[in-house]
Amino acid sequence: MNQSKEQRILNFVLQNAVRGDPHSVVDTIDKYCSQKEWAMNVGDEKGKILDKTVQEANPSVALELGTYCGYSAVRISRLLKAGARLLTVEFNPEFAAIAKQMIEFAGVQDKVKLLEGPSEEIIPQLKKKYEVDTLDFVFLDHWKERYTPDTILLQECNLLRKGSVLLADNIIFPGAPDFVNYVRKSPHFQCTNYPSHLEYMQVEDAMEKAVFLG
Ligand SMILES: Nc1ncc2ncn(CCCCCNC(=O)c3cc(-c4ccc(F)cc4)cc(O)c3O)c2n1
Ligand SMILES: [Mg+2]
Repeated sequence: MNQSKEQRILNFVLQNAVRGDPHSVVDTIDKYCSQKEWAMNVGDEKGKILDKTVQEANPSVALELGTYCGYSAVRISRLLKAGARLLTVEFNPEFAAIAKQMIEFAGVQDKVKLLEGPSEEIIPQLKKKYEVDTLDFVFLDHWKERYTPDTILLQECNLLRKGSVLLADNIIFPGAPDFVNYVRKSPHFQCTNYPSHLEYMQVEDAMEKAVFLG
């Protein structure tokens, strides 16, 4: 059975990156996906915006929705302080299996917990099953139509506190217009837009930061 693109990306990392070095894993995925096969990783340009936002938030508990191959899970977790953790949610079992191997190769498995399932099922389990009090940082990179309902669900589940930082990918392409309207109109969020480009392409994209005001 011929390999999937995601398997080819993982194999390229296993053969070309440095085991235990998250930065080399991120760079190697970017090299493959810019030169050989495009893939929907957040990429290096938007990745730098992600890095700055994570460093500013300096989260103890972070959540990522949409793991894919684990690129942003490795990118985020390499910046986490000792004892901090990232919960990342992926519902596609093939992608989850690739991401698990990617995370282990990068050596960040002690900081990252990969949760398999749809966000709408996992989010309501975070407090009781995964011992989360509140989330300091949330990276939204899953179904674009789920950004708004999941932001509402996070509030309903009391998972946000004053100052919780949401960062959403693909605000322009593929686009999340209802999410942008929702957070910019809501008195409970302070929003900032970060213009950028679609990963590995010269297509316009952007990220939106929404800080929860309580
Ligand atoms: N509810 C739930 N819970 C958990 C989940 N885990 C996974 N999913 C499903 C998510 C499926 C992947 C989401 N990501 C994207 O669709 C995406 C697409 C592009 C893109 C595509 C084609 C183009 F021509 C140009 C750009 C670029 C991006 O950066 C993207 O992030 C879940 N859903
Ligand atoms: Mg994305």
